Amino acid sequence: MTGLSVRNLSYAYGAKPALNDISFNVEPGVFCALIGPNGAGKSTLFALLTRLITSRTGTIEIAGHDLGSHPEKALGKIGIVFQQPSLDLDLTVWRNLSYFAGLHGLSGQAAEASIKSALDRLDMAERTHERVRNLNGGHRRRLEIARALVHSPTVLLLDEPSVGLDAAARRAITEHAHDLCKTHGMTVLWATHLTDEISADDQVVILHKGQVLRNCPCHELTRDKPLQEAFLELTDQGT
Ligand SMILES: Nc1ncnc2c1ncn2[C@@H]1O[C@H](COP(=O)(O)OP(=O)(O)OP(=O)(O)O)[C@@H](O)[C@H]1O
Repeated sequence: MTGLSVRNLSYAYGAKPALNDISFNVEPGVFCALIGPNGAGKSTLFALLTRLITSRTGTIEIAGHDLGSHPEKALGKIGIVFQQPSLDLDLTVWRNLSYFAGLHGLSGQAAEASIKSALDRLDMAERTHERVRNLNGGHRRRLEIARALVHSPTVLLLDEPSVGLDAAARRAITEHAHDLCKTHGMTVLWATHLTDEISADDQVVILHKGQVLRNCPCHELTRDKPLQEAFLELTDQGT
């Protein structure tokens, strides 16, 4: 499969289980929201997907490459936006991106074309020569998404990318991420606590106590109630 595939994945911190035999796929062109209460295992899953930690149990395939046996190929197909901002505030937008392009072995015209395309996709071309310190929070986040696209990945992982943003900025980055799926066939895994970022046609994976409770299109969860309500009920957090 060319998107993202997780099969029978488990992980424990010593004796403490964090993920227990989870499986799900995300197809190309699909926006998949990963939601779960605190401690559900989202960060552990992201750490496994980016190989910050490894597990002997289960498999992860990224764009058809097995992460365990072909980590370089698999990781080369991933773009990631971490929860913690990691831009160099004293450099311009362009310099932040060209530095990152260099880390991926891109230089000269190839790097230039790739950076321009990434900035265009996020509507950031006008900011190219601004110092990052002068950008607002929403634009900084958009720049981080653009940076994650510079090496032309096919799978984009975002760990609560909207934390700390105001409503307008949240909406902008959510729309951009959906657009990357629709227009560019990107596979997106978007971890969030905020159910209003999820559209009716999006795939939703609900993680709870290290297990996948639901994996279905959002509209199947929201037939008779808002997603937030369905989520709280499923995870025993409803009143
Ligand atoms: N370094 C660690 N050592 C021991 N236990 C850990 C460690 N990191 C996470 N855990 C435990 O593993 C489980 C899953 O945690 P994880 O951080 O992956 O959940 P999460 O869904 O990301 O939560 P949050 O939304 O609060 O970030 C929790 O029970 C947590 O206490």
